[in-house]
Amino acid sequence: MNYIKDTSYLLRKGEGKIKEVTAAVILKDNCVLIAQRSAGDKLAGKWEFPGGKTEPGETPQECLKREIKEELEVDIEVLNFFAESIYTYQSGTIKLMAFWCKWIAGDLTLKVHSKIVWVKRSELNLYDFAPADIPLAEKLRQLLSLESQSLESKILGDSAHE
Ligand SMILES: Nc1nc2c([nH]c(=O)n2[C@H]2C[C@H](O)[C@@H](COP(=O)(O)OP(=O)(O)OP(=O)(O)O)O2)c(=O)[nH]1
Repeated sequence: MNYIKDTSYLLRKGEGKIKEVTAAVILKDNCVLIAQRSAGDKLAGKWEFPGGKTEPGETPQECLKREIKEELEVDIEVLNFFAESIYTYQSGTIKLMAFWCKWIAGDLTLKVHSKIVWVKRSELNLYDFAPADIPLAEKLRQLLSLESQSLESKILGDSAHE
């Protein structure tokens, strides 16, 4: 049997392509914003960092601004890259790219998620994160525990407390 021929149709259909997904790490008072995926969605009930898939021609930063506006009706500034996680679900592989983000304007409004919460570092391990998010949540938990100075001030600058 020709195995190369057998698998090539996956690539032709685009199913072998890694999907790029962005995620926002938004801090407030040393808590991070996380969101729960709604019933009926893929990964329903799992917690994630809000964001979504990049569209053709879009940078991850542009994607994140658009997704956060669509999902939560807030404007954000996308700051530095935080971390990435590559995970293969049954539906395909995603590259989840997380960025530090700063909330600029707007009131949080749930458009696609069932719940959002601001979580303290010590509580991050109590949430059932989507598998791709687990290393990101763990990295964040460790980072927040190492910081003696407010991480928020470091990431966002002094404007965080203006
Ligand atoms: N936005 C976001 N998506 C995540 C995270 N972790 C994680 O595994 N994902 C997955 C869930 C989805 O399969 C995909 C993001 O897709 P999406 O939010 O733009 O839209 P969707 O549910 O319609 O995606 P899909 O069914 O087409 O795969 O990445 C995360 O922290 N944030």
